[in-house]
Amino acid sequence: MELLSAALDRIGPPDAEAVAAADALQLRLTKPPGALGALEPLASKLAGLAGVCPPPLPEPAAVAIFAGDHGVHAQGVTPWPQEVTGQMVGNFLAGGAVVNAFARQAGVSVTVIDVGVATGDSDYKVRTGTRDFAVEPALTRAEVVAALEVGIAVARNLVEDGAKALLTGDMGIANTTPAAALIAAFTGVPAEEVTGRGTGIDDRTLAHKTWVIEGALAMHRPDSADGIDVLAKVGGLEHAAIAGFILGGAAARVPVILDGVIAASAALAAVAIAPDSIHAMVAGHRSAEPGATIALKHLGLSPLVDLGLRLGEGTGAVLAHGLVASAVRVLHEVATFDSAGVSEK
Ligand SMILES: Cc1cc2ncn([C@H]3O[C@H](COP(=O)(O)O)[C@@H](O)[C@H]3O)c2cc1C
Ligand SMILES: O=C(O)c1cccnc1
Repeated sequence: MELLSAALDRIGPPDAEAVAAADALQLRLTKPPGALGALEPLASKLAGLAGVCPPPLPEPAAVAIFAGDHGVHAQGVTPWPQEVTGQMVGNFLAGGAVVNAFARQAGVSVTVIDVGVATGDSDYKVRTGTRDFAVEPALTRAEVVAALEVGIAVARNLVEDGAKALLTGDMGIANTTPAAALIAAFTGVPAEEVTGRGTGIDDRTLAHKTWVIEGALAMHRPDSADGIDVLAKVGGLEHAAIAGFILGGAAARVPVILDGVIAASAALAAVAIAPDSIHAMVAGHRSAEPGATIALKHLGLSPLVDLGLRLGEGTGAVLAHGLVASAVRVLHEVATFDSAGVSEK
C-alpha cells in the first residue's frame, strides 16, 4: 500500500503558468496560429505536466509490456490457447514480436513484465492468472493493490533510468474480455456496445463474449467510483499493473502514451483512483475495438494515430511516440517571427 499512497500523494493538477506560456509561444512561432492542429494543445498539455515551457523532449522513451493470463479464458471468449501468452513473452524477450520491430524503428526500449502469466517465474508475478470472473471475482483487493504497485515500481525504475516518456503495452490471451467489462463498468455503456472481436472472433463467439461480460457485471455489481473494486471484480493483472504504471508516470510528471483497448480500460481505472492522473495521459491511437473509442471519449482524450490497428503489445503507443516528440520539439526549435525576421499578418 505504501508505494500506492506515495504515488497518489504526488499526483496533482497541471501547472497553469507553463500551459499559458506554451500557448503563448505557439502563437509566436513561424507558422499560422493553430496550423499544427492537435499537436499544439498536446505540447501545451505536456508543458503543464512538466511545469515548464518548453517541456522536456519525451526521449528516451520506454514501452513496458505487462503480461497476464485470465480465468475467464475458460468461458471460450477467444479462439487462442492460453499458452500463447507465455510464448509471446518469450517472443518479446527474443525481439521477434511486432512491438519489437516498431520499437527498433522508433528508438524505444522494450521492457517485459510478467505480472500474472499462468506459467514461468517472475519477481513481479502477483498470481498465476486471474480467477474466472464468470464464476467469482477475478482478484482480491490486495492482489489489485499488488499489481498496481508493480506498475508504479516499473514506472519509477524506468524514469530513474532516464525515461522521459512511458508507453503502455499488454499481452494476455483473453484480455479484451476484462477490458470490455472494465469499460462497461466505468462508463455505464452497455456491454453490447463496448465488446469487440479481440483477436478476431466470429459473430457467435462475440455474442457469447458479450453475454459473459453482461452476466459478470450483473453478478458482481462493481462500484464505478471505486477503481480497485472494479479491477478486482472484472479486471486483469495486466490491466491493474498498467493502471499503476499510469499512476507512476503521473506521479513522476512524465507523459504516459496509452496503447489500445487494454490501456484505455486501465486509464479509466487510474482516473477513478486519481482523477489528476489524466494530465499525464496521451492517447496514442484509436484501436479498432469499439470499447477503446468509448473509453477515450469518456476520458476526454483524442487519439493521435488511427490506422485500424487491433494488436495491443504497445504497438499503437510506439507509433504515436514520434508524433508526441515532434509536438514538443516544435516548442524547442522553431524560430519565432521576431528571431527569424518573418513578417506577421
Ligand atoms: C499471436 C498473438 C500475438 C498478440 N499480441 C498481442 N495480442 C493481443 O491479443 C490478445 C487479446 O485478444 P483476445 O481477447 O481476443 O484473446 C492479447 O494477448 C493482446 O495482447 C496477441 C494475440 C495473439 C494471438
Ligand atoms: O487494441 C488493443 O489493445 C487490442 C486489440 C485486439 C487484441 N488485443 C489488443
